[in-house]
Amino acid sequence: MTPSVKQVRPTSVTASVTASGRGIPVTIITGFLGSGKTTLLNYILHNRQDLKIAVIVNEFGDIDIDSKLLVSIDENMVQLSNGCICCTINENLVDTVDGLIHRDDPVDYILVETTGVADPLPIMLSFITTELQTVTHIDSILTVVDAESLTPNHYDSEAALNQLIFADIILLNKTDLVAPKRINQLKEYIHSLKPGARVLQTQYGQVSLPLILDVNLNQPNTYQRAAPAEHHLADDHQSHHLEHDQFMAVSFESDRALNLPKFQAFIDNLPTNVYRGKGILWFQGSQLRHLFQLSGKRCDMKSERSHPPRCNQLVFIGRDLDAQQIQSQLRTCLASEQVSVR
Ligand SMILES: Nc1nc2c(ncn2[C@@H]2O[C@H](COP(=O)(O)OP(=O)(O)OP(=O)(O)O)[C@@H](O)[C@H]2O)c(=O)[nH]1
Repeated sequence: MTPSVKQVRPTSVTASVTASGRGIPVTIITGFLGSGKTTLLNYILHNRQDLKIAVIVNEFGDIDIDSKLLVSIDENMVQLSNGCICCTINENLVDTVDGLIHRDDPVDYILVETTGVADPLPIMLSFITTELQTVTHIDSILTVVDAESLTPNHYDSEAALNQLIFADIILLNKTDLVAPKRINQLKEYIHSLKPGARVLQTQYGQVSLPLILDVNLNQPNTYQRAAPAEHHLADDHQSHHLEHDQFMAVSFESDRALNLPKFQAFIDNLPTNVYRGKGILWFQGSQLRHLFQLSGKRCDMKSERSHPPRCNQLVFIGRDLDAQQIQSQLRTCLASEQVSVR
């Protein structure tokens, strides 16, 4: 995973944020794999106005795809070391936030996008049990839910369940894919799990920003009381929860173009324990770069003009994946002739 930081500006929250005197507000955006976190971030970035926002993006997998899929990546991007934000880079998270606060051109607001398999508790504790507690405050934990794929057992993932239990705001996203009756059932279920959470229905993360930013919905005392014991727990939890949930990421990179029919056949035959795929692809005979998204059973590919150097970068996330098999199958999808990179 590669977190990165980006500075941008949204709106009518500006005056209250700068006048609050509570430290810089932080919204922690969680949600299971493919639920729509990056889409929501892009929506926020597109609709930014006067507020200077830093976005810390965290990626599960060796290749940083998410930050490339975010709008207007610029010189304000800062890369952090690899590792799930809730597991191995907590110290880096603290250093990064500290750096953001003390830079010459400080930011007004911080958004942290966690990986789809992150438990939000250790991340919260990083803010409320370290030196960050005096210079930041958690405005809310915002969890994005895929209305189509939420399962009653939360994908057999403790982290996915915690994403809902610790949420102050829940975006019931992808409502375009489900019937109204199902939406009502999901809302009832979510309220039973997390009474009092603000539940908002969205499509492609489109939501009025004042409903989700600078809302001051988080109650840090609840976690602070639990902090000493929980932090202990969290330390143990941090190092093991990925193994417990058995999630793993398989990465693939090549500077050779892919053969589209072969790649399509590969995708059609992916094992069911692959939950998520994303990548930036280059196909033989195409001048475009293709943004590949696989979320559950849904696959999507958007095309756009290519920026040289052309290459393929792919990440698949799932449980008990056979990395060598996936990588070797992908190698067989490469076009047989080396195509020169401009
Ligand atoms: N139909 C539909 N698709 C959506 C919606 N929101 C997001 N998507 C699609 O769902 C896929 C995953 O969206 P992302 O925003 O990348 O999800 P994510 O939560 O960042 O995923 P991770 O990288 O696994 O953490 C993409 O293909 C999006 O275009 C929605 O409301 N409706």
